[in-house]
Amino acid sequence: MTEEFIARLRAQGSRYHDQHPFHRRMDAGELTREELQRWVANRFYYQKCIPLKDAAIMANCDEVAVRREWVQRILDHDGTVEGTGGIESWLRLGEALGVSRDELVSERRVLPAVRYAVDAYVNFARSKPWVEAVASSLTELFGPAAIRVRLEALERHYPWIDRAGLEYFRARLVQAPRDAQYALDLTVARCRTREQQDAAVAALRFKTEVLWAQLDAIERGDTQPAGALT
Ligand SMILES: O=C(O)c1cc(C(=O)O)c2c(n1)C(=O)C(=O)c1cc(C(=O)O)[nH]c1-2
Repeated sequence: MTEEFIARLRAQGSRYHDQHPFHRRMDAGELTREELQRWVANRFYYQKCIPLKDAAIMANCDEVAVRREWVQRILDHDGTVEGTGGIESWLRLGEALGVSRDELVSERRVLPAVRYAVDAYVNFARSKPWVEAVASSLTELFGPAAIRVRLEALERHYPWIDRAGLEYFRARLVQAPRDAQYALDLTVARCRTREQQDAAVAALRFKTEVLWAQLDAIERGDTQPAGALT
């Protein structure tokens, strides 16, 4: 039963965003500078909302031992002092791609559908049982393989990118497997009934769609309401 449950969760990997046409083109070296800039500016909104999502999980979880582990995710993104953490690293990635940190922080380039998708993820964590929100983070099971391919592609096909700016992804290669393993063990331990397991699989499926919808919007391009960039 446990093996079958884990297999059902892992099967969601076929819906992961590395299969999206936009990421496929990124990995093949086919994106323009403008497309990469649009991606980095919009993904910033995802990055900045991840700690809100993790804080929502903690707010809903009354178990000390789980919170003690989960808080590490917030520290990884926010850092412990100015100039550290994943959000800061993403700002440096933006700079390496030619988008200033002011531009990222201003959210001026965040497309409506990207905001809508990311906010749906935060709201999911706020409103659902915390175990389901933990399960929804399990896209990170599929992350490291995708990031490894992406890192290599960014270095190989886009020589104009400053390599130092790619540090964010190198850090994720260490953090994501640790986070995913903890979340998987927790999900398996807490989802014993068929109903609970179905809810966990549905949560993970929902999350693959959050990521997919983000890329649909990014691929589509700058179709903001008139005046949004002013
Ligand atoms: O670049 C990516 O492909 C990718 C994917 C994901 C993911 O699978 O949700 C995350 C990240 N990056 C990431 O950097 C990150 O911090 C992160 C946190 C979470 C989460 O759901 O808690 N996913 C992801």
